[in-house]
Amino acid sequence: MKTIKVAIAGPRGRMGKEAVALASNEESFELVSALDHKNEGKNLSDLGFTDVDATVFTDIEQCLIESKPDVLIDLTTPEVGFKHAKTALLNGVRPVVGTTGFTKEQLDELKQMAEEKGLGCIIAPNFAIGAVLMMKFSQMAAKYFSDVEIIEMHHDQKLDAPSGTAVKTAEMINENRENKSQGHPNEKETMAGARGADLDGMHIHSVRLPGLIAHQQVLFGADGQTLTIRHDSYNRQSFMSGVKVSVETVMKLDTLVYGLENILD
Ligand SMILES: NC(=O)c1ccc[n+]([C@@H]2O[C@H](COP(=O)([O-])OP(=O)(O)OC[C@H]3O[C@@H](n4cnc5c(N)ncnc54)[C@H](O)[C@@H]3O)[C@@H](O)[C@H]2O)c1
Ligand SMILES: O=C(O)C1=N[C@H](C(=O)O)CCC1
Repeated sequence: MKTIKVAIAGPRGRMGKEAVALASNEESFELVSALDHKNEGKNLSDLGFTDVDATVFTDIEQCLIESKPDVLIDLTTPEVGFKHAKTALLNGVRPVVGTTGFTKEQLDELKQMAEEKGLGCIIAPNFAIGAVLMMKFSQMAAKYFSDVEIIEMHHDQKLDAPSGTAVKTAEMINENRENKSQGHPNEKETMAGARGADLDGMHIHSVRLPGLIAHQQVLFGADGQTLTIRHDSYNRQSFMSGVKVSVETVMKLDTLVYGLENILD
């Protein structure tokens, strides 16, 4: 079986470290390089990664041209991740993006580029299988419950709010939910933000606390009943099976896929 050559952007980050472990331990992957904003020319083995051999680049084009990966896994920040995904596609490399916080316009631009280039690209707001099921179950429930509030809870080092998962959940719910503005028509916030963000009448609340990793609760309400669908990631290992399947699947795609629910059976 041919190995898939992988480069990782953001290797020293919370997710990047797990992805380095995955790519270097998985027999069908070969970790060929890492993309960092410092440590040019070093090896990941110099940076505390035991038994890992991959050159660190700070320039994405040089990284892609010299190390020739098939796939670039991006786990950085919204602005950097977008630039990396674009540059990867321009250089014939398939992006697997876990970085969240992309706008709809950015997703559209990447989709168009992937199609023009005939290259796969996967953008997954959440790689955890349980989170994907939470989103799908919420989408199913929305057919019967049109009143819903999303509460997402993450660690306090997270840059973007609402989370990519919450936005994706709301978009999926919207496909089945009867369009309505929730709450009392005369409802007024006496403190700005009290009702959270509003996506087509649905409300999204973002909690940030040390001690949390990634958690989301989708609350549906109807006369005399509520339904709560909840997922919790207690460590970042929980995302890695989704990263693995994304790297394998992106090699077979010739377009952009947004959300793991579109590639899981
Ligand atoms: N899709 C998922 O399942 C999932 C899961 C967890 C986190 N995330 C997302 O992944 C991203 C990273 O999360 P994290 O918790 O690992 O963050 P983190 O802050 O721990 O790591 C980000 C890393 O990116 C690096 N970086 C910044 N600029 C860079 C550049 N120009 N080139 C290369 N590297 C650069 C930083 O040095 C840092 O090490 C976030 O957008 C987060 O929302 C997604
Ligand atoms: O730790 C984060 O940051 C996470 N972000 C994702 C999101 O924005 O949905 C999901 C998992 C963890």
